[in-house]
Amino acid sequence: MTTWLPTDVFSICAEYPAPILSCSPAAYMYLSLVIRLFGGVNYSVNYPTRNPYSSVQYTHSSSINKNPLSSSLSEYYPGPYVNQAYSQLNYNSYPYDTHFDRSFNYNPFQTFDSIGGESKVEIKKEKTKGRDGGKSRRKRNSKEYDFIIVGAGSAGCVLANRLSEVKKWRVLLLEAGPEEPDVTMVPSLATILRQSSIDWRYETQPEPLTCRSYRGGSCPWTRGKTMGGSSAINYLVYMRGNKYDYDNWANLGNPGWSYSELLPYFRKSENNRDVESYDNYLHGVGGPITVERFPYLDINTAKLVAAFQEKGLPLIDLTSENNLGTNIGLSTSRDGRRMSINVAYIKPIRDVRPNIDIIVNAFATTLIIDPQTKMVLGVTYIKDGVTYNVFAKKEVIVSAGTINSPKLLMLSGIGPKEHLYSLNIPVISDLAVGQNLQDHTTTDGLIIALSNKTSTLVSNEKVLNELQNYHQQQPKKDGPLATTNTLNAIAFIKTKYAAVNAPDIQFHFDGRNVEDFYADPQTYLETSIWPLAFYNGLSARPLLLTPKSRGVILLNQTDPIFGPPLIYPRFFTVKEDLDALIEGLRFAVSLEETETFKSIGAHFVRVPIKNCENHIWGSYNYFACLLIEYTSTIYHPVGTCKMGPAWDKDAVVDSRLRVYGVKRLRVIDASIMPEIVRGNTNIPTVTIAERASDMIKEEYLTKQFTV
Ligand SMILES: Cc1cc2nc3c(=O)[nH]c(=O)nc-3n(C[C@H](O)[C@H](O)[C@H](O)COP(=O)(O)OP(=O)(O)OC[C@H]3O[C@@H](n4cnc5c(N)ncnc54)[C@H](O)[C@@H]3O)c2cc1C
Repeated sequence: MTTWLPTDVFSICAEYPAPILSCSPAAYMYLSLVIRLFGGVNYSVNYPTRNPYSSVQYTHSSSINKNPLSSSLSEYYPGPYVNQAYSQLNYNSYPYDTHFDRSFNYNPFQTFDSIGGESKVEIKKEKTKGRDGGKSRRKRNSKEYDFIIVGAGSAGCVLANRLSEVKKWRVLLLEAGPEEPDVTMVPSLATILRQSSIDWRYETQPEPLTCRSYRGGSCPWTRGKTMGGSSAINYLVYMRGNKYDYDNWANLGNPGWSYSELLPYFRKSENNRDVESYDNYLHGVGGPITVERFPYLDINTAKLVAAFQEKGLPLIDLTSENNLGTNIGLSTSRDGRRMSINVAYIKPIRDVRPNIDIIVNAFATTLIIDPQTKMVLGVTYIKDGVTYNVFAKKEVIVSAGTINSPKLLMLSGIGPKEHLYSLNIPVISDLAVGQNLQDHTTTDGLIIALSNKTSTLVSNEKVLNELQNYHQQQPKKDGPLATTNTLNAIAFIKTKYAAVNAPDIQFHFDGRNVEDFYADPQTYLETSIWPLAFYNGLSARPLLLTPKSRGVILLNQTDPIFGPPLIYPRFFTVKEDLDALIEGLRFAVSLEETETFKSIGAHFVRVPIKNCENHIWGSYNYFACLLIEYTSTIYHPVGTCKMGPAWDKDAVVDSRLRVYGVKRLRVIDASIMPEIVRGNTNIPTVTIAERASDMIKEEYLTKQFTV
């Protein structure tokens, strides 16, 4: 049975016709096959232990091989473009009291008042229509749980497993999305999961300094909506961050979160099957998450790492304490199949432990809080159009991720009071919920073209054959679809902007079809559905690891419950972020000087991209333009329910992840990070949940459980 559907590329192509492969009949055949082979839910973990449609050619502009110093110097320093963009920035442009439609009359306490009785909450009918044809019904779930966890993502899956280890505890895991479909299993198909039926499909709000060349000035903000959450749709990179990150968390006033205190938890979750497994100080063997190097390595992945080595970067274990260097990354996969946190932590215990219930397609709308005692009693959720209240004897744990955790808290009266007043939500606890948003920013606009020597582009027929091959291989998968390819050629460098002896830039490279990209960058990026395996170019993506800019999440003013929250990333509002990333872009371009790049004929496409044509390719202003016009992230948002001591006015949770000002409520997920880590965020989130599970056990079981 098909449960999963990709993004509707045909509507996009109908509206914005483009001479690219995604808008061709071949795309229809490809999508049909992916749905037929991988659209169901069958994946089990029980092992025995040249585009004909493109007419656009890219050419080298006259600026090729231009010595930067010989061109107009002003092009290499902030000029009119940057100044003009910054002049549009109004630092007061997100005022709570002017931004919202005060006429909306939602009161979450009606939920509390109406427990067991008739609902007074008017829920948007069109969104709650279920098998009952839209009649909203309310039920009190007879079961009472010790712990209710909202969200089965990276953190929620770990918590559900670890807490249900205690046989006497009854645990409920609520997940808004469906079961994890088979398509998530195929590493090379990570591209096709974005904007699909298991993505929340959020978008950023238009801003002066971000995403200006995307339609509507909005960037997609991908978040997983399925068992496994974002770990089911991510790019499988296994990374931990730098020792400094965690020592910094502890120094900010969060006892228990230093690197040495977290290292046992990094080891605990890991089942390392690669050479790193010999290092039993850093790595673990026998944990739930299988970690390996993909069984297939393509030539460009190896060449990229070689080029970084030529630039002087040491070959290192990228998960080591000080991660300055390069290597082919480790991945959260097993035998060429994705190991989401659902696969790692939930599938093995599902239907085995009697004390855990898992409800999918269950959308939590509010926390049930006694306004007098400020005690959290349970959760209200909607499934198939029916509203349920469930109750927790010990705690409710919100693990809905960096966007939806603050949303649920704010809907429940926990958040900045001005914002809540503006929506007529009574305030339970006035906290900086939704603030402190951080992410690893980059651009989609810097393109490397590969020569025929290493291009991996194949015919459409071959792509379909590879899908069939992968599907048939049992149980081990091999071949180009069993890897994310060049995404695993990873490097960490330190620019002059790095404040400490740790990296501030990380590199990733995504496969691209160069002609299609240049034919219509917007439509190409919106319809990115092809396997990562087949490409004739690369997008070179330096990521800013230490952003100073901070964004904010607000509730949707017209439909706070079902409407998407308002995401203001506010990237580059601190200009040093732009400058550090430009250093990263310059470093990327310098790879072209290496013998490795020369030997394979790889070179940067020095054609100014649409909307940046007025700048000299490679100049400061050109790079600034790329970052501001073609902003992108690799979807690592954190920080919106910040962990911090009581004196920190921005803190939402304390160092045991308990929400300030309310009882029996924790937030445990990526949103609690006070500052983003220097690396991909999945494993840090797992580690937060592992650590927090033990804290909870310590509190209720008097230190009976330790690692
Ligand atoms: C496209 C993409 C690529 C990425 N690549 C990598 C990578 O290669 N390596 C890496 O380390 N990190 C990567 N990340 C980031 C990493 O996956 C996340 O940081 C991590 O999964 C966050 O975990 P979380 O538990 O905080 O949230 P999530 O995993 O997002 O989980 C939140 C869960 O809560 C559910 N939920 C939300 N609201 C409700 C509600 N109201 N009721 C019920 N359920 C709800 C959601 O459906 C979801 O399942 C990537 C992320 C994305 C999106």
